[in-house]
Amino acid sequence: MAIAWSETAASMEALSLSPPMSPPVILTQDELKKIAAYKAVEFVESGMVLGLGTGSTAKHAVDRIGELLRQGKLSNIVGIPTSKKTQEQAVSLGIPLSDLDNYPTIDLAIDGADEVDPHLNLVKGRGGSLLREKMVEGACKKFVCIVDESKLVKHLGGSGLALPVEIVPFCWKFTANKLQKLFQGSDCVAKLRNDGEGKPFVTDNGNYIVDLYLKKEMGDLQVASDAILRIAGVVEHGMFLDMATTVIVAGAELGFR
Ligand SMILES: O=C[C@H](O)[C@H](O)[C@H](O)COP(=O)(O)O
Repeated sequence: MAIAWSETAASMEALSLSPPMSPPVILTQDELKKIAAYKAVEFVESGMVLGLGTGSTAKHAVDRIGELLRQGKLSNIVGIPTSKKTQEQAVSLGIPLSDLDNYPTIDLAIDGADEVDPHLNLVKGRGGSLLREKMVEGACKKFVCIVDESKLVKHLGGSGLALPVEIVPFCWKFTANKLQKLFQGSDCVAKLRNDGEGKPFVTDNGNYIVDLYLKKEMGDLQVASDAILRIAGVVEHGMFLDMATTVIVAGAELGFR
């Protein structure tokens, strides 16, 4: 039983949790997320301005930063949250917060992802926070992405799950149809995300999310990104191309070497 993590797709390191002959330890997906998160927090130094990610993996990193602050092992940290939820979590942990207006350059951001391809391109936003995440992580000197191994895909969209696009609510069907048509070559189905109670899901920015389900590869990702952003009504999409500087992957096998 071992845990592996990678700093880049090309250079990967592994950490053995137990000697080869010891009995196997079964870790849950959440424990793997926590291991990746704690590893990422090792990059944090006192005095840093930190982008605080959103989601079940990033939550562990924010908890850990709060813990290290409480213990006096970190000091003089300023957090820039990527969602209202993370803002609430950070406030409850006593992490001092600010925003991009006051700190246009961020030292380090730590955040999860929904998909990671072999070139460290990401899909994010299945929790609905993609716009603020892209703004904050786009302003970072270093963006450490933390995932468990279930997030690794051969190509973006490869999980068969959603590629989220944040759109304005005005005439959302018009925008959703345009998005579906744009990717008709990938057999795309565009669905408005709902809140689980029959109403549209509303982002922290008051917008809607259209989830794109793609059956085939998108082709050139930068071309696809530009085409999405050219549709009037689109605010931002969940492809994070060339943004992660490090991806930490926690997995149950020593299969990365
Ligand atoms: O909008 C949500 C964010 O992009 C999350 O970072 C992403 O969905 C991964 O979340 P989780 O760590 O819960 O899988």
